[in-house]
Amino acid sequence: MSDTPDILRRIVARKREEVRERQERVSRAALEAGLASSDPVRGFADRLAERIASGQAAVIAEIKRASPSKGLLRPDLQPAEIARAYAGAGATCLSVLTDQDFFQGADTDLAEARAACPLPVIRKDFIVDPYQVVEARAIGADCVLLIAACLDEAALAELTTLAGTLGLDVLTEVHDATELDRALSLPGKLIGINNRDLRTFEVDLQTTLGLVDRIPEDRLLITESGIHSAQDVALMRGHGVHAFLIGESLMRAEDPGARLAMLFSDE
Ligand SMILES: O=P(O)(O)OC[C@@H](O)[C@@H](O)c1c[nH]c2ccccc12
Repeated sequence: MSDTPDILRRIVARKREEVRERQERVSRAALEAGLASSDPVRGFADRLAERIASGQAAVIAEIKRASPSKGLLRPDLQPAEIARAYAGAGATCLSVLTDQDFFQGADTDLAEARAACPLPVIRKDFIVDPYQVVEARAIGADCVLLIAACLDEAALAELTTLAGTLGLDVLTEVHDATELDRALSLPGKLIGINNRDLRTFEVDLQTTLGLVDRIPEDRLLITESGIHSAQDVALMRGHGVHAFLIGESLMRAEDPGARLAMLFSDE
């Protein structure tokens, strides 16, 4: 898109190439044919909503080896081991980065993490093509991330509908009021406000606090990125934000499960 500069634009351009390469290896029809035998989806949005209804904070704990902004976070990452640690520490859902070129993730990371625990899993990637939504279901995802900054209105609507047809939940990620309005015109229940600007990688928790009042009652808001302390959690909870997507501060910790428990020890 014309107003998508810098890093996000590079990632999306590469992603379109990657999708072409993947489609040459495995067609969409072949992926679809395999779906009949896949594991039933785990209700990603439902689990978050249940957790919050019980008065507790809900955490989507992220598995990522590296990021373009922070470099290597955890080069020797074992997805199954981390998934078990997160589940044991009370995470409600998992997020697994599957992008290879910028985050050193893999589809197998998602499959291994999901097989190791009972938690629902979101495929964290840059989805720009319907092929990737079908592929998400094929590798075992329960939810997909759709980033408003890299999708126009028609594409966002098309991918949301396709995900629904496949039984997948959608987390629509926004960073400003314009993107939020676009997200709210679609039926997806989960709205993520990314505190990180994907164009510059700057992080500011005020991004969530500035938009929280615009979220209708029937949507579930998730604050994403830059949550590093129990104070950050308390700040969000104080403003009525009860769901958190957390990656870096867990991935950098020697014991990610213990770190997760510590962030929410005031609960
Ligand atoms: O590592 P952090 O700052 O806790 O952030 C996690 C998550 O929000 C971040 O990884 C993320 C949010 N949206 C994305 C889109 C693509 C890649 C990564 C992301």
